[in-house]
Amino acid sequence: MNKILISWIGRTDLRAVEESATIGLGPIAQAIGSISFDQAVLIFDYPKIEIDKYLRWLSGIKKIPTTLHQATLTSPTNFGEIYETAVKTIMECLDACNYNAELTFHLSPGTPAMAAVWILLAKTQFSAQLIESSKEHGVKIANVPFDISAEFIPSLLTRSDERLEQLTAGLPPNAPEFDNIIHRSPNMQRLIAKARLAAPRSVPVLIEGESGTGKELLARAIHKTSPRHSKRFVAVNCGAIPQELVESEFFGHKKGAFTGAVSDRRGYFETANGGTLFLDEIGELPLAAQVKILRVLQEKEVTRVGDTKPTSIDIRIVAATNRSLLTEIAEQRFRADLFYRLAVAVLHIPPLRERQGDISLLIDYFLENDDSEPNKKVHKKISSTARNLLLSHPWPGNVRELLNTLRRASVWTAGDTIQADDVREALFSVDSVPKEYVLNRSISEGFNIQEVISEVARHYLARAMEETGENKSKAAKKLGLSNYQTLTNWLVKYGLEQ
Ligand SMILES: Nc1ncnc2c1ncn2[C@@H]1O[C@H](COP(=O)(O)OP(=O)(O)OP(=O)(O)O)[C@@H](O)[C@H]1O
Repeated sequence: MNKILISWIGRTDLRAVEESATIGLGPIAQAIGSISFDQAVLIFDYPKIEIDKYLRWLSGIKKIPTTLHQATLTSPTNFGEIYETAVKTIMECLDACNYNAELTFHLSPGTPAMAAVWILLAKTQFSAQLIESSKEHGVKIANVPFDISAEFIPSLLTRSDERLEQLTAGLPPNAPEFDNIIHRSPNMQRLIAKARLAAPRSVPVLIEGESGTGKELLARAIHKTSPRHSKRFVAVNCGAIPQELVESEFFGHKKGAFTGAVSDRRGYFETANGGTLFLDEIGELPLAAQVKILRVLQEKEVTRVGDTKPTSIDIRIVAATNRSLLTEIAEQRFRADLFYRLAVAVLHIPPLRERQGDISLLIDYFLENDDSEPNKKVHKKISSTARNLLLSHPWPGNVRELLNTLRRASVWTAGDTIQADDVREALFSVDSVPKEYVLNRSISEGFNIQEVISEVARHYLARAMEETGENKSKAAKKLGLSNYQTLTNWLVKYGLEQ
């Protein structure tokens, strides 16, 4: 675990370079001198030349790996800007060490507004220790004996967003079709505004985003807002179609076209005619199928396998991908001509960890609306520590993982309030197996290497199924297995499937 000190550089720190004999070392030097940190992350809003001088001086006091973050504040008391800078710095720092960090925020350097923001963050979004220091009393752990609900934070951020205002200028104020995409973060607001602009025009849309970010939900909202809303929305998971069936699934077939073609059958293109065809995981389509699909899109007609007569089709394509198609093109796994045909309106859904304020809103929404057990309409509440634990999780499986974690946590909660321990248990059940635990077992009596391997296999199989919403093709890919059939064999072998 990396012990990281995060601090603003304050006036007293900078003065210490020349005046340490009278004012002491300043709060940062005092802290790194008396507590052993692996790294210091320092934020500054002073001229770089002064900061460089300070760092040279600081390294003479104690050498410690240091990362600098420059802030541009319109005023040192602007809460919104201080908050955004602090969150961005913390997130970058957590990302860099893969969330394996024990954070300490220093309250003393900087303005009271900066200290207030550290307290808010340590009591809500991030689990961090707070310290303060002074020449007279040395370095102390700051004891702040209360919890704050993270609900209060986003109000600090209510700033106008020019880009959003431009985007929404011509749009009607309400968009009921988009109402079930729960969000309030500025980046999601901009995304939804762009989606609302693209929706009524029949242009192809490419939605990019990690697994579980809500790509299908967005695609459905776009369809419902489009002039095609009364026609069908057909969702196809391109990764789940066995290669040999791609043609007949997309284009349909005539009775007798191949063994097993016992009757005429329409393909996805014909089924979606007049409406929207949602091609999920488009990056998974084999190259041969890409050529054929491109041809259908160009010629606007489709011929069933075994038939000679083409049928005209009029569909809107909304495609989705969780990989970068440009990388796929560079590696010759995806055709550039198909990409340019699909990527007319490109919408990038940010991962949940980058959506400021959305997690809390989603928690409330899911607790209020989860209908996975319609007969048990007991809506649980959640304690503020449990909520904060959820807020500080990185959510690699995004909204889907948050939803499943809440479901698990509420199953194990006996009372009507989900507590921090329930959340820990729900998170832990799919969290990574601690490396030390697996590798450091005693190999004396009772040790069984097969058992240990099974344990690791079961853990990762369950986790991949969880993070992909039980989509076997995707889970196989995540685990480096060749296809869904191989994954099924593993699931059976390790007792996760009958
Ligand atoms: N902003 C949101 N508000 C409410 N529910 C959401 C939101 N985003 C996602 N969900 C829910 O999370 C789950 C996953 O969403 P969805 O299937 O749309 O994600 P996806 O990006 O298409 O996933 P995949 O890449 O695995 O196909 C669904 O149950 C969806 O309803």
